[in-house]
Amino acid sequence: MRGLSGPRDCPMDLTLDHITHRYSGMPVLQDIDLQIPAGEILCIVGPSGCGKSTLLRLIGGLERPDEGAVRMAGAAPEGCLNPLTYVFQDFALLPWRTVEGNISLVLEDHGLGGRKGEEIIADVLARTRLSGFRKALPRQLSGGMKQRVAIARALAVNPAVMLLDEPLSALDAQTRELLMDDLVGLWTRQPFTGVYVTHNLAEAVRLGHRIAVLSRRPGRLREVIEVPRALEDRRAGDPELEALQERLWGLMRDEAMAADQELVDV
Ligand SMILES: Nc1ncnc2c1ncn2[C@@H]1O[C@H](COP(=O)(O)OP(=O)(O)OP(=O)(O)O)[C@@H](O)[C@H]1O
Repeated sequence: MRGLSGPRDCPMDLTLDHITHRYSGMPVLQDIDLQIPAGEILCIVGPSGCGKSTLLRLIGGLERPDEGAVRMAGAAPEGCLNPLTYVFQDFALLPWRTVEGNISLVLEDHGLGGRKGEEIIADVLARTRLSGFRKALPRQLSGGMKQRVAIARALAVNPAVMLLDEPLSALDAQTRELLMDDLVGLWTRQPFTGVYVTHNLAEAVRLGHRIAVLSRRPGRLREVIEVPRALEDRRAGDPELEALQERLWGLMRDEAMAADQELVDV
């Protein structure tokens, strides 16, 4: 069976080398320098408009940074169809395709149909606990299930790095908890490298091995905080994680308020 069984099997390190980016001359990101070792989830937090999604697009190659570079070093995992793949807030599923049809789409792009494609689909559906729903259409699924389909689709290409842009923001609090458990379970069974953008500090302390805090626009790297507990040992309400969340909010509060005011003033 293809797949990752440990960090050594997803050997691509990601380096953000002094990235600076502007839109119409306006600086959005300033000199972002970060290392994301294979098998680690890095969460990115920061005030609204500080450039988190832009940074993810630069990492994914959807845009090129004005200065600096994104580098990936090492070999892609076995069976990797795309080194980088996205999971978006709005799921981005094709409504007329079934669950398996949405997943097979990314495989068809690589000419992978037939038995091999079937194997991959069965594997990712099992990993995301969706095996019983392969013939369902997106409209028949809850928000949480739709996002699990999107995660299954991302896993199907066996990426070296998963880029997650506010993947749980459209979901209610209880579903978010369940999906966080799912993501931790997925990572624990087969570690993946992830860059996870979120507004939600509870998600960051639950899912990040490290958390990068960006300043208000132009986003600069203010601090990178290590979360000192194994992912699988983290629980909602853990006092240590709550204290870390407070610390993060302390770092961001004034700038978040200023960013909020700035948006109102536009
Ligand atoms: N394609 C674009 N063209 C021009 N300006 C853009 C473009 N994309 C983003 N911006 C601007 O760049 C800044 C950073 O946007 P970005 O969406 O990356 O921030 P963010 O931190 O993800 O925001 P939020 O937390 O609100 O989702 C914002 O001021 C935004 O309006």
